[in-house]
Amino acid sequence: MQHQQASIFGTGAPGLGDLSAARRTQLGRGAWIDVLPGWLSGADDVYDELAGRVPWREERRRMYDDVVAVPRLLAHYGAGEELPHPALTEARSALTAHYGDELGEPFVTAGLCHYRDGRDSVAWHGDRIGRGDTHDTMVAIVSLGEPRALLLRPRGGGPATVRRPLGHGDLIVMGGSCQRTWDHAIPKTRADVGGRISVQFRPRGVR
Ligand SMILES: O=C(O)CCC(=O)C(=O)O
Ligand SMILES: [Fe+2]
Repeated sequence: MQHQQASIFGTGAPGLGDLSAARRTQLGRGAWIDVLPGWLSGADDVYDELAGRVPWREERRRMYDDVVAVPRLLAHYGAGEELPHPALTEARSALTAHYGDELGEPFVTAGLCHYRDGRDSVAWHGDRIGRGDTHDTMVAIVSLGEPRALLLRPRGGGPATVRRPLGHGDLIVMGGSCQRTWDHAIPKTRADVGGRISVQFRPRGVR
């Protein structure tokens, strides 16, 4: 597998950087994002093991009278389930140690998405199935593999107002009211990109 950044910090044993180096941007409406490029180093093997070993499934979504495939592969690890790589367990602990006081609870679950190429994507949405619809919360995303852009815009439409390219090992945390007052998306790209895996850590009851 080849990553643009592999020669910089992809190889070697996985390691986590210092979360206090994350930079916060206030988006408005009580929403913020923290970004820390290259938080997880040595991520090449983590990517390969997740791509090969996670029981990926296609998401089926009913639309009108059809069941259509949502273009990406998914896996979900709920409370008490062992995560598929020890680096993810360490990442979750480090996130809870750093953000736990502000969040008021630990990060518990992990959702994994596999974007196989530039045609895979996720449409505009907020993580509002659970408490994120009514309460401030945090969703912390570790991005592995090929770079893809995460777009954000205030809920309710309009053009994207924030664009954050996420590369191999990068961290982004969406916090405050971000899930209920802003939407986010990973758009398709015509660029010739390979696979990307996104790992989203969330507190209990946030989906
Ligand atoms: O791929 C990503 O980093 C974002 C995924 C996402 O927003 C979601 O699954 O809710
Ligand atoms: Fe999301």
